[in-house]
Amino acid sequence: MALNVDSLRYRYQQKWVLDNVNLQLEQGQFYALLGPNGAGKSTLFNLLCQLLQTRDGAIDVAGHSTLKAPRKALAALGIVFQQSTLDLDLTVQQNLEYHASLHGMSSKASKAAIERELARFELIDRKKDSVRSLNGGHRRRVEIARALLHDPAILLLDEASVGLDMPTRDSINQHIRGLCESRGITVLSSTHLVDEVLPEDHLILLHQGKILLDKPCQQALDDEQVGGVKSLYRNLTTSGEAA
Ligand SMILES: Nc1ncnc2c1ncn2[C@@H]1O[C@H](COP(=O)(O)OP(=O)(O)OP(=O)(O)O)[C@@H](O)[C@H]1O
Repeated sequence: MALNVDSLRYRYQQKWVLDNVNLQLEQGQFYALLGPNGAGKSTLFNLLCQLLQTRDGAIDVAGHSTLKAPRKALAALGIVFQQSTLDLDLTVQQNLEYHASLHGMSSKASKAAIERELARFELIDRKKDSVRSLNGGHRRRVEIARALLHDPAILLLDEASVGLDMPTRDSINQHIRGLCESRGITVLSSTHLVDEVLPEDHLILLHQGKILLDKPCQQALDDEQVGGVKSLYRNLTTSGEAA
C-alpha cells in the first residue's frame, strides 16, 4: 500500500475539520481528491507531510509511520503546495539543486535527476532562466519536476492547476496521470473543480471533513446513474459548492 490513513481526525481549536478519515492508496494509481473550499484537503495534505501533527489516527507513507519513522515517511513523498514555494530570483536549475541537497542527494545523482525531470517536462532550455521570467504554467512544471527529483513513491498535488489556463492545465494533468503508468508513482491530486476529475480516475470525495465517496469515478457514476461528476457531486452533498 502506498499510503494508508487510518481513523484520522484533526481539529483547529474546537472545530473538527477532519473526521474519521480512512484512505488506502495503491501504488501506481491516480487519485483525484475532490472537495469544495474548506473541505479539509490542505489540512489532510499538511498532516501527510507532517507540517501538522496528530496522534488522533495513523498515517503510513510507503509503509513508514509518520509517528514512528517520520523521516522515511517524508522521504517517500513529493509535494506541490497550493502556494508556490519556488525562489523567484534563483534559476530553475538552482531551485532544483537546492531541493536535491535538502533531500541529501549527491551532486552526481542530483545532476542526473535534474536533467531527467527537466527533459520530461520540456524545460531543458529554461534551465538557466530565473523562475521570475517563467510564465505560470512553466513555474508549475518546475514545481512538479522538483517534487519528483528524489523519486518519491507518492506525489501530493494540492490544487496544482489553480490559476492555469485550460490548455496548460490539461497538458500538466495529462503528464501527471502518465507518471502513474510510466513510473509507478501514486498521485493524490486535490481539486475543487469537478471538471478536473475524469471518469477513469479513482475519485475520493471530501466534504466537511468526511470522506463521502472513495471508488473509481466511472463506478460511482454508474451507481448513482448520473452522466457527469457535477451531478454526482450534487447528489452526494447537500450544498453542491464544488460546481
Ligand atoms: N490554521 C487554522 N486555524 C483555524 N482554522 C483553520 C486553519 N486552517 C484551516 N482552517 C479551517 O479548516 C477548514 C479546512 O480548511 P482546509 O484549508 O484544510 O480546506 P481545503 O479543502 O484545503 O480548502 P481550500 O481549497 O480553501 O484551501 C476550513 O474551515 C478552514 O477555515
